[in-house]
Amino acid sequence: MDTDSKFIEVQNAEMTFNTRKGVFHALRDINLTVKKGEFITLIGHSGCGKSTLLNLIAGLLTATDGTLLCANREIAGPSPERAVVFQNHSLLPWLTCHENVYLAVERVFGSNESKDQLKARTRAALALVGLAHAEHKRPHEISGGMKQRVGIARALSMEPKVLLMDEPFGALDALTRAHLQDELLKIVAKTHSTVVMVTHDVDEAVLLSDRIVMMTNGPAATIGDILAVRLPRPRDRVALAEDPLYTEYRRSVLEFLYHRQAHPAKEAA
Ligand SMILES: Nc1ncnc2c1ncn2[C@@H]1O[C@H](COP(=O)(O)OP(=O)(O)OP(=O)(O)O)[C@@H](O)[C@H]1O
Repeated sequence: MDTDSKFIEVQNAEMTFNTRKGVFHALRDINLTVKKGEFITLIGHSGCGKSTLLNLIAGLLTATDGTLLCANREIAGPSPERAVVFQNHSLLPWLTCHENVYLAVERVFGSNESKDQLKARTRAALALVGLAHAEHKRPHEISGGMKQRVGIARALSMEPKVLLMDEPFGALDALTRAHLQDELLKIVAKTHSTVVMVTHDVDEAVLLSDRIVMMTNGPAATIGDILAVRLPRPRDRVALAEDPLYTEYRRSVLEFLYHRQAHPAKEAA
């Protein structure tokens, strides 16, 4: 079987939640194939089920129906091979940046490698996100953007097959966000990681993605359309701002979100 072109496979996935008001049908009929090394973003209005889909791929949730595979194996629970970066960095506040990353490295490689090797991996991951100088700092001593970079370093340090990101830059100011997007582009160019990322941000989606998965509104949300972004890499945000193809991709996503999936007024508030 061709594992690289069908690296992640979501087949006929359904997700319902049991709530106090009854059964809530969150996702229906989700079919998605992600190639190895592909950068996919999930975009859609608030509450449409982006995080739910990401959590299904992470193995943090189990689909009520359908099949999810990663490298031909059923996704049966969370695994370091599918590392997740959340919006809130989720670092342990009493540990230094080095120690936070080391914990993850030890979990994955601890049984086969020496402490020196584990430390070297930790330092390499921090260097990859430009934080070698901050390894002895604790989370409260560094900025929000730096914390997010430690979260990314921690995820990458596990050498995951897939990097799953749930609005990783959502809590950051616009400039820090732009800077981290550029860094992520460089890191992914180096690591050839397969990435699935949830975003609300149309520019972020076009800048980063190979394909943008656009979701319909919930309940019972599904994939409404998939846009292939054929902009050459490396991508430069300043040059792209004047690129007619970039503008056209941006317009397509906006058209999907605000015309085809115009949100009910009550939820737009
Ligand atoms: N554990 C749960 N129990 C009940 N309903 C849930 C649960 N998790 C999510 N939902 C519902 O499923 C729908 C999809 O939620 P989800 O968080 O995946 O959306 P989202 O697109 O990521 O939203 P946002 O962009 O606001 O983060 C929402 O209506 C949400 O209320």
